[in-house]
Amino acid sequence: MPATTSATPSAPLWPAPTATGPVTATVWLPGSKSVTNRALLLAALADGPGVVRQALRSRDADLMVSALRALGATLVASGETAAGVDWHVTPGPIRGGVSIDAGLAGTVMRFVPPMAALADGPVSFDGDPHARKRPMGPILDALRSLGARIDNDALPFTITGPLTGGEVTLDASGSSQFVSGLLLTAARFEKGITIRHVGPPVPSQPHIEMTVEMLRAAGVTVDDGERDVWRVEPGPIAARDMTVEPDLSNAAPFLAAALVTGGTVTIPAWPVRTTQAGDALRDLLATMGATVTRPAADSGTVDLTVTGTGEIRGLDADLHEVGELTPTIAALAALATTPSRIRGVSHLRGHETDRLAALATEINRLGGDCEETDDGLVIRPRALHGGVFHSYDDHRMATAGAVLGLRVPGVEVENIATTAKTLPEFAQMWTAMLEAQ
Ligand SMILES: O=C(O)C1=C[C@@H](OP(=O)(O)O)[C@@H](O)[C@H](O)C1
Ligand SMILES: C=C(OP(=O)(O)O)C(=O)O
Repeated sequence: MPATTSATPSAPLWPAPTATGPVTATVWLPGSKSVTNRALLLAALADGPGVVRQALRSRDADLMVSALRALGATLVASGETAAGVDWHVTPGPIRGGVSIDAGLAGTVMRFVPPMAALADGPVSFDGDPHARKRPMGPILDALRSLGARIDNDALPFTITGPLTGGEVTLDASGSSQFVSGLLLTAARFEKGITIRHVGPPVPSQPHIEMTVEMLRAAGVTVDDGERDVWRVEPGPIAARDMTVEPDLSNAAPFLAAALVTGGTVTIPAWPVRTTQAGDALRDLLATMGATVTRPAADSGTVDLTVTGTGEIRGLDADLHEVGELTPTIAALAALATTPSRIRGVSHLRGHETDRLAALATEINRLGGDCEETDDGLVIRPRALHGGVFHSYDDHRMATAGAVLGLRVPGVEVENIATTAKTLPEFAQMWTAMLEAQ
């Protein structure tokens, strides 16, 4: 399927800086989008006031904050720094008769509706034009089968509860967020929930593990012992004081810069144990020719350092579990000396844009050789030239363009500001990384 042109064709072009030598930089990353938005939602559903520390400040996180406030929670910010913000969250009775803007945030459009089904009146959802195309059917059908009334199969829709919970069967092969969304609120359903997935494998299992781990940390009983079945017992969600990990998926373009330039990039505060998909970068970047080091530790956080040689090896990788890393890995593959095959990511067609179509179109526009397959991409070495790299309002497309621009002079990334979805400071951080050369 050809990529549609960007929704913001008149967006400004950002001349992607070309590296003049190997980068040597330490890059502190703000909090994880996935952890922040789960933590905020759980805090708003909890049995008392809680704190979410070093939360990400970004468009997706701000949309979650607005949604939770609309539904009746009180969120007060303190201690805002570049590292994030501390949110003091006081739950309230869940209020209906409100409208929620999901923007383009999967975590808002899939995580908030189950909570909204507990409201005392109807709750309407809408989002960006492309958000209306993102898959929602399985989670909306699941909520219907649990008792909610919903007037559409995608955004925009209005959901009217109440629902009492129970058993539900759904096909979550299109997005792990269908499962996570139901799990996050489930303890507040009178009967809890039993979810059975039937269909091709669910992608992004680490994100489901993140949901389960955060629920258990809040005292919720979750049984995930049987493959593709999750049972959440009804009960309170404990209020917590917790700290958000740095966003390891947003580490991807910065670590990629070490490979592209033959330099060294260190990310401090890398959690030794984590459910974040970005942790897979350690193996993926090593496969592509980097040396990846971190001090030995059993727990806590360490400095993760990636050093490249300037030569990038292609890879054959199934990214089904870590699909959100695909744009960066594809950009690296387009600069590699050997061919690459990326498999297992057909669900990326339902992300911020159809990422497989968008990556193939934009890499080829710069002279590359990238072919879409049913479930991924084949990328062969070919010299690239400058040109406009469209971002399709997709933060990870924009950062993939920046990675290519490190080596290819004359790359202009359209709408770099779209990185505000998860990393508003991206352009400044990128420049600072290069200035540290
Ligand atoms: O639950 C989450 O926080 C996420 C789950 C994944 O979604 P999919 O399973 O739809 O890929 C991931 O790609 C997305 O960036 C964040
Ligand atoms: C797929 C992504 O986001 P979302 O949470 O909107 O699904 C992503 O960040 O790569």
